[in-house]
Amino acid sequence: MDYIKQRLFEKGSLMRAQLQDLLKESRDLIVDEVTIGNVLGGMRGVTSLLTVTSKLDQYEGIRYRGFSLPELYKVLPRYNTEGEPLAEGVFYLLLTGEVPTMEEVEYMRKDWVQRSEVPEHVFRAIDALPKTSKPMTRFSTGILAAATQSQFQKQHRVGLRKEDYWDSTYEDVMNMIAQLPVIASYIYRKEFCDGEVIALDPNLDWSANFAHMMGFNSEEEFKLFRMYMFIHADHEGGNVSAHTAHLVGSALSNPFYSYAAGMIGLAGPLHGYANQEVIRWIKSMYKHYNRTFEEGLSEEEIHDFVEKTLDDGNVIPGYGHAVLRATDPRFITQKDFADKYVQNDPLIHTVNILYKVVPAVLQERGKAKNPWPNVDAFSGSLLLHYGIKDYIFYTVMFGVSRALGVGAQLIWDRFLSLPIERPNSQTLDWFTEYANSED
Ligand SMILES: CC(=O)SCCNC(=O)CCNC(=O)[C@H](O)C(C)(C)COP(=O)(O)OP(=O)(O)OC[C@H]1O[C@@H](n2cnc3c(N)ncnc32)[C@H](O)[C@@H]1OP(=O)(O)O
Ligand SMILES: O=C([O-])CC(=O)C(=O)O
Repeated sequence: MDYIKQRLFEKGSLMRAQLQDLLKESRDLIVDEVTIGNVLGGMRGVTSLLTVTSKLDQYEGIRYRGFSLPELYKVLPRYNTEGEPLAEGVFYLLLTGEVPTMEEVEYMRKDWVQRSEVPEHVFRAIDALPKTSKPMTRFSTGILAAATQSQFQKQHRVGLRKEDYWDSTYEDVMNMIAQLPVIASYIYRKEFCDGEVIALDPNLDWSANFAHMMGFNSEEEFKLFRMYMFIHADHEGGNVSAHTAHLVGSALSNPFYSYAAGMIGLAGPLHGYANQEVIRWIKSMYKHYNRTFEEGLSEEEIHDFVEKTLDDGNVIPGYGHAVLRATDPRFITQKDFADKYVQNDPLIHTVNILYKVVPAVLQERGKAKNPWPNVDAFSGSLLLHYGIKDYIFYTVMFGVSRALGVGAQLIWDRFLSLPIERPNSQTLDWFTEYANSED
């Protein structure tokens, strides 16, 4: 058994026992109430999932295994004090709950390099799609096509024992994560560049390799990709992409299927697609005023366009959140990055003005429970600054990162033998009759 699997096995055995004890001692303990408002309101706020990798606090934001983003900057391995946390370390932490050493990060890095060869038919499946296919269609198709290599699926069919499911799930998740930057950059190079594929560099870390294969090779671009992959990796279990992957995985669908399903959820405009929507919307604002980014817009003009967007019945992309009730720390991390590395970018300037204007307008309207920006409000402007102009690709980049959290959780789902997820549903008449009977 390899080193990381050994660590996982030791931890996992303890957690299995913890879960068994909990079920034995406290199975019937009530953890939450469910109201009609909860059921008809997307189950928001109802504690009903087990996620080991991370926890979201509504004011402080995400914590990976208990560590906030600023704390992670202090503890996770980086190449130097000015550097960004490495994705290999982020995954190691999410998976094992332990902060890795640089040696452990290097072990993971080399392992992923070795696992990075993508079966040729994956590229053919992507190529077979019509020109009109969107990047997220290509990406999820690529992931599904990659499922032919699933070891979990093969072993399950020959009668694997339940307590051993995690092992082949681990192999699948590791292979999938290793191959995702290759698949995603293939889509990027084919669709938005000259079509020349750039080979993986076995000396680079996972995030920098993604940048490299997309065609970005400066140290600063590597830093951008490391930061981006670090902050988008996980957001506890209830968000649409993570929850979908967990749900599909609960039917014992293989990790490629489960994660691909999660990606289809990420592609929705209320979730990860909002990172594209932000740029599309800002561009539409400049078009509305017939102005270029360089010419800029005044705070008042931006304010008026925000009001107009709301009057037209649309949401302000990048603002609001189902759980957060404060500025997303992932927004702050990106703003800090821009403050440090980017001077005088007119689009980033616009994003900063929006941060001044939008929360007050949303507060005044009184509808959105959270008027503050989320991660998507900033990301596109940074990517655009560094030359990734085709914003319809941004959700794919988000998706590559999200594999770290979703993948780690899928391994835990199998380790803990979490059962098929299958809540009850009722008809509208049932709810009405139930409500009337309570009057
Ligand atoms: C990585 C991520 O997924 S982060 C989220 C990315 N998505 C976006 O940025 C899209 C814009 N934001 C939104 O649509 C929402 O804030 C969501 C989807 C993120 C959260 O939705 P909810 O939990 O339903 O928010 P909330 O309970 O505050 O909604 C109450 C009302 O305020 C509205 N509202 C919420 N956010 C916004 C916003 N940014 N602009 C305008 N109205 C908003 C809702 O549409 C809802 O209106 P309704 O009663 O007419 O349906
Ligand atoms: O938590 C959520 O619902 C959405 C979100 O920010 C994420 O998944 O990163």
